[in-house]
Amino acid sequence: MAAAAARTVGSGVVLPRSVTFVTGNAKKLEEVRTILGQSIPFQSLKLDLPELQGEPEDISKEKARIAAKEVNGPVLVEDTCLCFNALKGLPGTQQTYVHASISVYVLLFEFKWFLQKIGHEGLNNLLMAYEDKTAYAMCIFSLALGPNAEPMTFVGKTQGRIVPARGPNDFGWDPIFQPHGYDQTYAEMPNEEKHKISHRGKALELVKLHFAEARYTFQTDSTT
Ligand SMILES: O=P(O)(O)OP(=O)(O)OP(=O)(O)OC[C@H]1O[C@@H](n2cnc3c(O)ncnc32)[C@H](O)[C@@H]1O
Ligand SMILES: [Mg+2]
Repeated sequence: MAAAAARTVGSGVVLPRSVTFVTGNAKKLEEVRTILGQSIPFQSLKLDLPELQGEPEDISKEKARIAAKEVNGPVLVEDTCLCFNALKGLPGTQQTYVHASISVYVLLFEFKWFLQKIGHEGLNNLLMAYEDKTAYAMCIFSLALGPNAEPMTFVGKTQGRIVPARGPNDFGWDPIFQPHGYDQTYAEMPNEEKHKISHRGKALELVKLHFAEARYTFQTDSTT
């Protein structure tokens, strides 16, 4: 396979081909397609990348490095987590917060299996002993321009709370997450409404901004 490094020509960066969005999750892909529209040329690849553990941004960057090597070209990857504030412990130092968050990420990076096992009701029950039902949804995109490039990250967060499930059950924890300021859960909202305020919508706004500023051009443009 040809070398797939980004190079600079004049004031712009030329990428060997359009960006590949790597995910094993069809619903994520659907949302990313809708939100990005025609703004960024990309193709998708279904690849089950390892579920890594550690600090969220590091996990995401490592995932991008692995994907860029697999694809041998520019890639975009995404990780999402739902974080329960009550599980961070009582008000404490930043350090307590960070440590507690990590344990929540560990829990939620196993989320696919966790959700399957205990379901929405189980997730609600986890918070039964706590008065604080608040949570935030966080999405981190990492963009690696090639196999040897340092990935860049783009983070979107939406604050809300965990509620008994309401609405269609077709995407993860959408039925139990109710964003602050809304009467509806993510699942009950029309898609456009969710995208306007969602963790993914916010993170993708930053990705779009980056692409608009960087003005990448593509050697071959095989958008699907
Ligand atoms: O291949 P990747 O992109 O990693 O896809 P994944 O399904 O492994 O996705 P994550 O690890 O990022 O997500 C953890 C879980 O959260 C769920 N999830 C992700 N985004 C969501 C959203 O916007 N609303 C509801 N659930 C979501 C998703 O279905 C998983 O069960
Ligand atoms: Mg995953």
